[in-house]
Amino acid sequence: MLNTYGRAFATRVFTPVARFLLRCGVTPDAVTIAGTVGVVACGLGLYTTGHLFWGSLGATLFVLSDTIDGTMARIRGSSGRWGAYLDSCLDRVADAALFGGLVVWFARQGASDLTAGLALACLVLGGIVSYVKARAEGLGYTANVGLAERGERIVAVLVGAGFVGLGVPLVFLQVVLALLAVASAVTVVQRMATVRRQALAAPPAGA
Ligand SMILES: CCCCCCCC/C=C\CCCCCCCC(=O)OC[C@H](COP(=O)(O)O[C@@H]1[C@H](O)[C@H](OP(=O)(O)O)[C@@H](O)[C@H](O)[C@H]1O)OC(=O)CCCCCCC/C=C\CCCCCCCC
Ligand SMILES: Nc1ccn([C@@H]2O[C@H](COP(=O)(O)O)[C@@H](O)[C@H]2O)c(=O)n1
Ligand SMILES: [Mg+2]
Ligand SMILES: [Mg+2]
Repeated sequence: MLNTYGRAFATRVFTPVARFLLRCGVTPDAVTIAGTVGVVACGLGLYTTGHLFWGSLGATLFVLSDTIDGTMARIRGSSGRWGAYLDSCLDRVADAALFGGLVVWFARQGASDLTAGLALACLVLGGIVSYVKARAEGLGYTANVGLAERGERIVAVLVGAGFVGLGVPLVFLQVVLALLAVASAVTVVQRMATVRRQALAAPPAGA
């Protein structure tokens, strides 16, 4: 849903920023890499030490760069397979740092095995959500569907952790993570069902 509606909005909002960065000589790849480094620093530096509000705030700013790099590439006409590959691979690194950061914090000083377990479930299921799409695309199918695509997963973890960092009871984050884990599992099934329909209708030549 965010991928459909949020992306158009984000493109409108961030096009001036993208144009400015291009005028300064910054490349889309540099933005992709810098954004990922920023998100990883927030996940591994702030979430793991229990600074959930600042981690969410910082990661929000850096994760938005993920909509800027593609906009920059499209403006300068350099969108390509390398950029798509770099963007998708580094998305997985950023996702792992955010959910992994929560796992580490709650398994240790945050002292909540339930929250750590839920964050771990979201980490693992989110990875499977991405894999089932990547594998489908590798076989020539599409799987751009699902309740919990990346945008939804990122907003859920940033809002859930951010509000708990502000003093909202921990149960809020637990409910958010539990719902996200279920939505991620549903997304895996939705994507696999989509691919199955395509495979049965028209198997790619040579498959
Ligand atoms: C303190 C609060 C500050 C809040 C500031 C908010 C400012 C908001 C301004 C604008 C809003 C912009 C909305 C952004 C909408 C995002 C659009 C979107 O979903 O884009 C999709 C994009 C993923 O696309 P990619 O093509 O780059 O990547 C693909 C993806 O990796 C696929 O993954 P899969 O689904 O399979 O798992 C891969 O399969 C595919 O290969 C790959 O190409 O997602 C993003 O770019 C992520 C951006 C997330 C946007 C976060 C917006 C944050 C807004 C609010 C958060 C509020 C946090 C509050 C914290 C503090 C609370 C006290
Ligand atoms: N360094 C980059 C990053 C992205 N791209 C292109 O943008 C597409 C992704 O768009 P987003 O709005 O989701 O960032 C990606 O598929 C590439 O075509 C790029 O060229 N270089
Ligand atoms: Mg991007
Ligand atoms: Mg991305």
